[in-house]
Amino acid sequence: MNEISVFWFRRDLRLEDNAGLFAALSGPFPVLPIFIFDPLILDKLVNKKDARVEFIHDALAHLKSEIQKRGGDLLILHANPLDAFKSLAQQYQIKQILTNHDYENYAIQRDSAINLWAKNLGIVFQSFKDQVIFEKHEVLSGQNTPYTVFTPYSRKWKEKLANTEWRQFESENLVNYVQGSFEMPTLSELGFQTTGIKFPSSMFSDDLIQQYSLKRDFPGLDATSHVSVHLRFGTISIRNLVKRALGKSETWLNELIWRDFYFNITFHFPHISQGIAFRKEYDRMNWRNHELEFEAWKNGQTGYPIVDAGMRELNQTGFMHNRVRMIVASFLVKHLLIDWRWGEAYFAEKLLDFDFSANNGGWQWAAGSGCDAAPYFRVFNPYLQTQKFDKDLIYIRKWVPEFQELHYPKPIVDHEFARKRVLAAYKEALG
Ligand SMILES: Cc1cc2nc3c(=O)[nH]c(=O)nc-3n(C[C@H](O)[C@H](O)[C@H](O)COP(=O)(O)OP(=O)(O)OC[C@H]3O[C@@H](n4cnc5c(N)ncnc54)[C@H](O)[C@@H]3O)c2cc1C
Repeated sequence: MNEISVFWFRRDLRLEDNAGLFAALSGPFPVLPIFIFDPLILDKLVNKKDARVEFIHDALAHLKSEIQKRGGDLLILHANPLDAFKSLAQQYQIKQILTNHDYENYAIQRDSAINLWAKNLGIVFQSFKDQVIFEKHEVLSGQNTPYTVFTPYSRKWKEKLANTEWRQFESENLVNYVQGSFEMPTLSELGFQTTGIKFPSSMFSDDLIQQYSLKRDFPGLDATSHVSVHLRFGTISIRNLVKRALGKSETWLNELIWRDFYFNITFHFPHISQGIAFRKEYDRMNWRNHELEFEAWKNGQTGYPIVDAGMRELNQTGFMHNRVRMIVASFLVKHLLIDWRWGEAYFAEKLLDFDFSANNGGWQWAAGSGCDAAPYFRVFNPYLQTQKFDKDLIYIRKWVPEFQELHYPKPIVDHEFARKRVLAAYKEALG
């Protein structure tokens, strides 16, 4: 049996500027690139028309053809990852398994089980930083503790960046692949169907970055990058995006830093991955959790046009503008007094760019229970938000064309009544 390295693709589905792939292809052994569809993750997806699975499938088809052009092939498996490695070890003499870091709870446990199995067989298991600019212990406070507030974190992040030498990983130019030819499972063999959702392109102009701070809050303008799904699955490199941001837009750079910040919070505060609020005292809240009102919110039928527009955009495209994400999240938690975890779970089911860290961060920001959150007493007024950010009703008209007609629902709750009710509930919970 020939000695090989395995490179395991996960949230980094690209050949360009891929840290772990570069290390694998620069090593002494030919590289077998693999991707594993994990039934533990896929089986949890109740709706078999899931755009994320389709996006991954498309990205893998592209990756496969790029690797074929370089003399190798991508092996795509559908199995429990540890079992997949056990079976590969019977076909190849694996010397190394290389991959990029994944910071989520399940991934950390999965990787440590594979690492242990590999160690027992004398196989090196090594993983690399690729998904973020700075990770784990790289940006810490003066007391060596993780930051829990964004502004000082971002200041330190920028200082560190200024003192860091950029590394470009030219992984796309290396061709040290194992020769082979593998069948690719179809979407239906994986148990899924196409959705018809159109995926956003990863291309956007420098002009958009330059105009970002002026236009980003207006959902009626197409003025944000829509790059989130590509960052989620690594079809674009975060290092290349940060390079593009530098000198063009401090505001857009900050958004990319928020992403690193939330990854760090997930890593350092594992209780948030167990459904516990970052600030645990907020778990004393007495939520109303009214099922029918939750249904109305999900379906974009609350009678608040800006909220309904956001939910309909989400349901139809898998995307929602950031300003509107903040409005609908605040509305669910504060106007309807529904547990933020219900909203978090619904977003997790629907968002094309769903990412545990950013999603949990966004929901806890809205609920006031997060690390650097909106104060609990700040209750967005959906009408004022509309006046400020969709004054000409471009966004609302697009998603809720019937909003001025008689059959459009009356507001599910009165704004002023809801505001007083939620303030009283927070006061009671927080003492
Ligand atoms: C309740 C709520 C839930 C959210 N859930 C997610 C999620 O599951 N996945 C996700 O990627 N983002 C999430 N966000 C953050 C943000 O809304 C999206 O990243 C953004 O709307 C994606 O659009 P864009 O690519 O055009 O972003 P742009 O505005 O062009 O920003 C560029 C990139 O910066 C990052 N970014 C921007 N804002 C944030 C933020 N607040 N937190 C972390 N990263 C950010 C994203 O990777 C984004 O693609 C959530 C926000 C809220 C309020």
